[in-house]
Amino acid sequence: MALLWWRPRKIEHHFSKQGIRGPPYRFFIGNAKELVGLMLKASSQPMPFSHNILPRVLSFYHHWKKIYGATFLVWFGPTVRLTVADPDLIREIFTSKSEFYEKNEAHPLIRQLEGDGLLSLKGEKWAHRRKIITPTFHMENLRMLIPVVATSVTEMLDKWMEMSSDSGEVEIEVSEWFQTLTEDVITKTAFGSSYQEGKAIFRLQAQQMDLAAEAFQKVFIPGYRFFPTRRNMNSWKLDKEIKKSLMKLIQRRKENSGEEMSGNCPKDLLGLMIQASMKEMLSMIVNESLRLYPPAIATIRRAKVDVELGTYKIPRGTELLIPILAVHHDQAIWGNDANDFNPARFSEGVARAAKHPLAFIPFGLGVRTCIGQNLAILQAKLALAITLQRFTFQLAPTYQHAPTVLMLLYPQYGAPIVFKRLSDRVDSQDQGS
Ligand code: HEM
Repeated sequence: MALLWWRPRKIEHHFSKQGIRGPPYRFFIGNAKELVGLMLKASSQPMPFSHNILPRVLSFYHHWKKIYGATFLVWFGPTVRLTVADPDLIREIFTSKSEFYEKNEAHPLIRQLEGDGLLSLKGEKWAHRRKIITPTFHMENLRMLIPVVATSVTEMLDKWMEMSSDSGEVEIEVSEWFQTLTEDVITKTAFGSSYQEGKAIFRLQAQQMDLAAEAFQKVFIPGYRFFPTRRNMNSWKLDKEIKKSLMKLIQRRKENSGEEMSGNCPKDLLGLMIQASMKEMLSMIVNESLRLYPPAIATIRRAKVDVELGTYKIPRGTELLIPILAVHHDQAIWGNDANDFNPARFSEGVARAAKHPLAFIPFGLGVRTCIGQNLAILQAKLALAITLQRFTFQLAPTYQHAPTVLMLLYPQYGAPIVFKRLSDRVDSQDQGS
């Protein structure tokens, strides 16, 4: 009772003395009813075609910010979260005072998907694992991966060329293809020559993802994942299979540790990447896309001790919600054109794109910043560059603009795009020149 009633009251009082308010706590459910209502309303229909996606994707933040200001308290059940969208405060949380904060326990479904992975580890276990994995993603190693990634992209585009061979154009639901491409690239990065087995593991994980997504839609009951329901039993079986296959692969990698990853991409594609101006432009386009549509729309940290954040006094155990998407769309930081797609804003580099040097944080910040960042950017740039060599493209008439979030940002009704072959290139290729 004390936990569910008096403690929330005390916390509300503690913050209101500091000028921080929020929607009032309700016994046990906190603000869950309003949160779900706002989310359901926002996702009930597609939105007009605009990059102003905050009201749809983070509807609760957009709604309560108007009433209580950008820094407010919101209750996820009896758990309180303080929203923090000020880049100076974000810098404190992730860099200058990061030792006072820890990663939030992942949602049980995410833990199940990820296993004992880097994302949800803490303390020494995390530091040890991160140290082992980091070299894989160093720029020198990634440079060696360019032909590997380019081959995956080229194989995908070859299939699109085939699909468009009759009429010269084809409509493609790109989100599924790019999901497969990413799996392909990560499998090659992580598993090298044991590629086929790596693919099989991804298939098993995809099934897990489906089960998790299904469960996510339902009300989350603590302890539910331990019940021997049909879905849980399926999920446990899959989990066992994934672990067994991974162990086999890791063992094999240990045995063949000298083995090189192979890639046989045409050399002229590398030339494309080397053209400095093209590279600059691609970086700007990828950055602007990640600004407007950051796949991780928010992240959470928990105060390990009583801590000062700017002038605020934060009691131990308080969770801080950093709405990455809201920071990226903030007009006070990015100017009046914050909701426009304008890659040129990155022309003088990331640090100068906005009024604050840390306003662009699609990969997080500080020690727990994304380990796959360089690989992700490399893949996006290569995919774009090679696609532009072969096709022009535009949204399909059937596209419905409905960005939404289930763990990550994704298009609710898919992303159908019409690709038109560049006839010059097709002709010259057909003639073998
Ligand atoms: C566009 C693509 C990607 C985006 C936007 C992204 C975003 C992020 C963000 C925001 C974090 C920090 C989360 C936090 O601080 O709470 C993170 C962490 C992480 N990401 Fe990514 N990521 C991407 C691609 C990848 C890829 C391709 C990999 C693996 C190959 C990867 C592996 C990881 C790992 C392991 C962590 C945890 C690092 C740690 O806690 O030490 N990510 N990512």
